[in-house]
Amino acid sequence: MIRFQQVSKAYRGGRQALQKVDFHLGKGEMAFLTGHSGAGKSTLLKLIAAVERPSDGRIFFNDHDITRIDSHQIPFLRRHIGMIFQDHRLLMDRTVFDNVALPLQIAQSPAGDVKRRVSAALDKVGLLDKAQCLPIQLSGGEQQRVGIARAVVNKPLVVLADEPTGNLDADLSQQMMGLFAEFNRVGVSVLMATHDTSLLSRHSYRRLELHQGSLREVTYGA
Ligand SMILES: Nc1ncnc2c1ncn2[C@@H]1O[C@H](COP(=O)(O)OP(=O)(O)OP(=O)(O)O)[C@@H](O)[C@H]1O
Repeated sequence: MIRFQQVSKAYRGGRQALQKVDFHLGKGEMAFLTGHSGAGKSTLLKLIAAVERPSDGRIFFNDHDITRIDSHQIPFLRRHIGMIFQDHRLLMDRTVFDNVALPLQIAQSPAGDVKRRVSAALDKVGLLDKAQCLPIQLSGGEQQRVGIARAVVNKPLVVLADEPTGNLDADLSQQMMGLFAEFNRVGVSVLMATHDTSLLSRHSYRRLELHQGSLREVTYGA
């Protein structure tokens, strides 16, 4: 589903964020992406969604080479990706409902479908009663859950999550992990960047670890 071949990324004027990264995440596979602050986790996720471009190497998504994807093709790529950002990226002047509906509206889904799917996604993250609130009226953890609902509302092939449990307490983190596991059970690939050691110790998913831009696979029990 996602394949990196010798992928490097250097930001303009910045230091090397990723160095010769190789990995393959199969269809329906779930993995944690770990590493110290600044190790390159967000950069790796952004390269998959074509938010950033690699400096070197090749990236494949669903067998398509997206290394130098044309900008007009990016919306088609993103239709298959649910991205959960560290900073939520919600539209603060739109209701929770409208924020979650956004990917469906971009895909021009019929209004009846939008209502049904947004309600189902909000129900899953426990926020159905906040549908008409503005994000500012929600806590940080609730905003994060709106971001999760928005990422999964149009049934993507892949969920890319950047610290999705960062603002959640232990119980809610477990609940959200249960939700990701549920998506994964129905065939969605999930790649989740996290620092949350309690999640890592409780769940034995594959673990990819970045250290100063280089990737290694951590074997269970290591
Ligand atoms: N837009 C940018 N311009 C220049 N340098 C950047 C940019 N984004 C990230 N970097 C640099 O690239 C490196 C990797 O950053 P990245 O955000 O991918 O790390 P991270 O592992 O996600 O960190 P954190 O856990 O703190 O979010 C860092 O040295 C960072 O300063």
